[in-house]
Amino acid sequence: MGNSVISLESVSKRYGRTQALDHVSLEVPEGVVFALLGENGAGKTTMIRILTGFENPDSGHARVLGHSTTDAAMEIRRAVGYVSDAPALYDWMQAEEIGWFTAAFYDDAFPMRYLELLAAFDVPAGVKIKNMSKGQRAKIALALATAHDPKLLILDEPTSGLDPMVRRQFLESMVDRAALGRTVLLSSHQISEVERVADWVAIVHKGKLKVCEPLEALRAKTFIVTMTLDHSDSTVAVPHGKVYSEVQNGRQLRFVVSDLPEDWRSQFGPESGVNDVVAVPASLEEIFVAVCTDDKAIA
Ligand SMILES: Nc1ncnc2c1ncn2[C@@H]1O[C@H](COP(=O)(O)OP(=O)(O)OP(=O)(O)O)[C@@H](O)[C@H]1O
Repeated sequence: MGNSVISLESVSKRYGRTQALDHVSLEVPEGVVFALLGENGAGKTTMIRILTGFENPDSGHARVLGHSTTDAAMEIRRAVGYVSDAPALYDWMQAEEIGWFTAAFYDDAFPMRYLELLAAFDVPAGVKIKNMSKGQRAKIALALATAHDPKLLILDEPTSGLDPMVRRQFLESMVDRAALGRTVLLSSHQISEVERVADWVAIVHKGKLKVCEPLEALRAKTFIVTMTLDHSDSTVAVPHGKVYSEVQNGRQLRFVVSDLPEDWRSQFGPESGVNDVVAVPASLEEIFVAVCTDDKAIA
């Protein structure tokens, strides 16, 4: 892809017996909110740690803003904004002081933009961080990560533990950044939230990249296909296309499937042992659950 902000080429990482990432290749285009979804332990944080140069891949190549993550970790960390899932802040400092402290690493405009962000987030500049709420601390971490106006902002679980108003503010600020041509990569379990703000969605499952698509395209081509068999022991062909999950409940069969060919219904004609074939669009949550279900299920 021409102007990818992030590019992973067959990246693998193993911790002991755990294959945290398994030959993951993906490209993140410029100016989008890109959501990385996966269950606990799927490999999201590992990917983010590789992107930010805190870990090296065992094999494969990762590039961020054109830099190799193994050769230019410092350049990358200076250029991107990053908020980890547990941001460490100097507790004894006031919000304003930590801004001055961090400003030393960035351009002259940093302190002013930082204070503007604190004001926009309604965080008091003169209160010690140890006396702040979890939401206020999260806002400080976000303000510190964005005051140098990075081309790429990386957020690991940015809204976990925050109340709905603060979550909304966070997500809106991400959409605003993308509208200005900046790129935001966020990892999350909050599917409904992601569905509201993401332009692109990647789903990792057990270290493997299962889905990586613009959200609209994914939604437009993924369906829940339900069919009733003439007899519960009838053998039925699985719909052509990419089948993410298949569940049988007596005579009822339910598939989550994408890339159905145009004439897919012809597969289930009068002689097929099937009647009542219904296809409805799948929500992102249904796609996520289907992708993360390993085996065919019988309910
Ligand atoms: N430093 C480490 N040492 C050993 N195992 C690790 C290490 N870091 C991650 N792992 C393992 O690698 C796998 C992927 O972990 P990772 O933290 O990337 O998942 P995640 O998708 O971010 O999960 P969560 O949503 O729970 O934060 C897990 O099985 C985890 O136990």
